[in-house]
Amino acid sequence: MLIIGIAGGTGCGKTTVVNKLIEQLPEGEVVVISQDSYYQDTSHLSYDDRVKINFDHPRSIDFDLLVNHLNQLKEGKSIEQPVYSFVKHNRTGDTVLTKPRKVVIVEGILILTNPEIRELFDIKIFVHADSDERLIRRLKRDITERGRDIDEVLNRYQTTLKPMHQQFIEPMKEYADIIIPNNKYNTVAVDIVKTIISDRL
Ligand SMILES: Nc1ncnc2c1ncn2[C@@H]1O[C@H](COP(=O)(O)OP(=O)(O)O)[C@@H](O)[C@H]1O
Ligand SMILES: Nc1ccn([C@@H]2O[C@H](COP(=O)(O)O)[C@@H](O)[C@H]2O)c(=O)n1
Repeated sequence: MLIIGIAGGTGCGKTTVVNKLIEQLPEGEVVVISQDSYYQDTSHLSYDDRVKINFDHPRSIDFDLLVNHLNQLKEGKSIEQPVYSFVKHNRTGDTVLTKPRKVVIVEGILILTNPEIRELFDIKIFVHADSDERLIRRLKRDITERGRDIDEVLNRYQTTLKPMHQQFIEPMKEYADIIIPNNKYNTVAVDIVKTIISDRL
């Protein structure tokens, strides 16, 4: 099994890169684990309190569960990946049965901040896009797909997202084996990563 970590700031294009890779790899050989599925269960909090959570800090992630699930997949066991709602700011209570595959791609803004998870990765990738590009993409996406308005996105950007990016996410480039520049769609980089994966399978 090949475990690949894909990190990078919000809106840098991690999901887009992952989808391009999946398109090019043999069907049924890749499984994706999204860090977003592992936001802490906050069912004990009211909606008003959940809105105030700093979702860009490593403590917002249930890394124990993520490590446990990655180890289970490595052992050839299936897992129940939680489903997360960006509208409710909480897990939905549903899970998706996720079977082990030859290639496991783990993507998320904070996945390289956890030393135990870094150790599990065979290849560590950091997708880079400039902060203005990321903010524009985030605004468009969160308004169309995640039920937010312009004030919510900009307020979150200034209060938590930008400072957390500078403190926890950008420094993780140091651990990356490959950095993909993604201000523009980077098909060459995706082809290179696909070739590396195919060579190792
Ligand atoms: N290179 C790019 N150029 C323009 N838009 C992009 C690019 N990569 C991704 N996007 C768009 O930006 C938004 C965020 O991309 P996404 O892949 O969801 O980022 P992430 O998973 O890193 O948050 C999406 O709407 C996506 O279509
Ligand atoms: N309830 C939540 C949980 C997380 N976020 C934001 O999502 C971003 C990470 O997801 P990407 O797909 O953009 O990598 C992160 O920056 C959190 O601020 C949220 O808005 N609401």
